[in-house]
Amino acid sequence: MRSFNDTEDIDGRSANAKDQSPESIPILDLSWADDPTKKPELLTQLRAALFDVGFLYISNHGVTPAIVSELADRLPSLFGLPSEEKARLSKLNSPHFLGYSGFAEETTLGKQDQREQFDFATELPVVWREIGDSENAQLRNAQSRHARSEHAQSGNAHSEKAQSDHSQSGNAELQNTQSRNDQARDFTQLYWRLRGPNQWPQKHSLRGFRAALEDYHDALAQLSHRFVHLIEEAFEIPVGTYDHLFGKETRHDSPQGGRSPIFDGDDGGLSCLPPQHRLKLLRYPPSSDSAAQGVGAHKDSSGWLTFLYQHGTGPGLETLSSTGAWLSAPPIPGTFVVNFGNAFEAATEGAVKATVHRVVSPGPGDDVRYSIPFFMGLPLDVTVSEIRAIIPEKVRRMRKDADSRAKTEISTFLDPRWDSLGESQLRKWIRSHHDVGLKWYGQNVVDYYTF
Ligand SMILES: O=C(O)CCC(=O)C(=O)O
Ligand SMILES: [Fe+2]
Repeated sequence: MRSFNDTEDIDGRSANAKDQSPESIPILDLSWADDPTKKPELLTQLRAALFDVGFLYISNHGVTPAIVSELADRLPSLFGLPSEEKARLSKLNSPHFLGYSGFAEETTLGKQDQREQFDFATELPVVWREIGDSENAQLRNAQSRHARSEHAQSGNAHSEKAQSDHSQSGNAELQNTQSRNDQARDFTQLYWRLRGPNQWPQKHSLRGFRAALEDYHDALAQLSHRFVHLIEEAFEIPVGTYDHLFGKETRHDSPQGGRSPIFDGDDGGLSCLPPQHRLKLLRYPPSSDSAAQGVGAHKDSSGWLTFLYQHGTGPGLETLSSTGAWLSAPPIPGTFVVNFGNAFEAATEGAVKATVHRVVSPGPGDDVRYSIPFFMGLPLDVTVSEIRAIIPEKVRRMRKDADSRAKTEISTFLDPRWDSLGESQLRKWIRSHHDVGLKWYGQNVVDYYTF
């Protein structure tokens, strides 16, 4: 199975200098949030991390070392599964793009990424409702016609125009979001098919894996909600402003032995179905080429925020500074790296950067690198414009065009065709994994999203 990296490639950039920038990646101590004498300083540091660097570490984040090690210590056994078991777990089996992708099956910037991976997500039941082949065909054709005509009309000037329109219509959009709850949800949109259950390894050697992954998922979901509250404080808006985007999850024991979130119907007046968070479990083997591409330069396009756990001690992760130099972001025990996704950048009109990053493979004789990015999900039936409407204007005005990163990075999220988060996510997954797209969504849909 060959596919493209499911992140957005950045081209035209050849900064090879390392650590030449005076910028460094800050480490924020989240325990300061609970100390009234230190909290103002924490929020100052967070604002600098958000608006100047776009990349940070967090320590004392409340996720216990046991939760992390229960999952991380199982990674060698997971990747050591026999090839028949990996094939059984292949993403090709999943219309939700969940499961295993083999070594070097993704490419970024036209080059193969030297890594293999498992994708997992919040365990969710299928909600997509098939409306019959002919109806689906009509729906897809209609979507396709709509997007193509919008594209033709908008031309190259789309971003500026769309952004100013979105800002003006903010209040109306917010009201739309809030009244969404009153309407019956239409689950016939194809992007709803992204929600669905994981493929779980069955081997005896991985006993306890599912519980470890679900505990890790739940702890990171909780951390991400807490972190969004800090961002709200840094933005000087009421804590809880974005809660309706993240819903309320209640986990119940399921007869299969796992747990699944049940949305209990009473979502407390919140307007969005709780989103699906995604996790990747990644393995980068040592390469004989000391500068091999573990994963090429990209911005994250899954979700709102990324929380990355780096296992072991070897360096490899690098982030692009505002001066165009690559800064090393090595593992620091007890921390997560936090960065911001494309949707966050688009919603803040570039004030908060979806900072470009990459991984250089371990060199000869180095240890295997394992890492676990957690991508905090967003509701599929929300638009970037709706989120932009609840980002304060003073934040959006902080965009720094002098930042050398501002010029080169064209985010698909600034393209009004992909304003719908569901559509932009489906597009991303289909472009990353053509074969999965073809198998489950058909040629028309693949053509539509890859033109
Ligand atoms: O493995 C890492 O350290 C980073 C991975 C990453 O950036 C990604 O998968 O989006
Ligand atoms: Fe990434």
